[in-house]
Amino acid sequence: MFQVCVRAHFDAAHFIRDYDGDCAKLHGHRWDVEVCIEGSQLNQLGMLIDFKDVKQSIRKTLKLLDHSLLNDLTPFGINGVNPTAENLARFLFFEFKGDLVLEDKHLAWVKVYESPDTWALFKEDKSVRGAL
Ligand SMILES: Nc1nc2c(c(=O)[nH]1)N=C([C@H](O)[C@H](O)COP(=O)(O)OP(=O)(O)OP(=O)(O)O)CN2
Ligand SMILES: [Zn+2]
Repeated sequence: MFQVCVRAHFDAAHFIRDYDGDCAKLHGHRWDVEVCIEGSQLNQLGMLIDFKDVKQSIRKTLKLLDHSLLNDLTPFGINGVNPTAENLARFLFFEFKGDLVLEDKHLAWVKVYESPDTWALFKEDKSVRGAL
């Protein structure tokens, strides 16, 4: 089994609603995002998937978030979920999943770093993925 991963980033502001502390105040991060595709079949070039194709696909989505206030965007709006690293990782996972044509491989996980030392990872429950 291979995993092919790409890292990209965007800059955006956020605040955590109802948080007891400074994170409830408006502040910004450089959000690093890692995306991993998993599969076992390499193509004739010896690639699971071209890094270029993954980069192209994820940059499109990250561009929409770049220099935004995440709290203004769906699904992080006033009645939505808080823009935490966890919720961003889940949101990006399903955005990328809808955009990447993967055939005999699948999106394994998405990791979102709020800082070099703090990150959250989202991956789909295997039993759910198998049922789709
Ligand atoms: N599980 C999570 N915990 C926290 C999140 C999150 O998304 N998921 N987010 C925050 C805040 O956004 C905050 O910006 C980060 O907090 P913190 O790591 O405390 O940032 P500091 O730069 O202040 O870190 P120090 O090491 O204390 O300087 C909080 N928690
Ligand atoms: Zn923050």
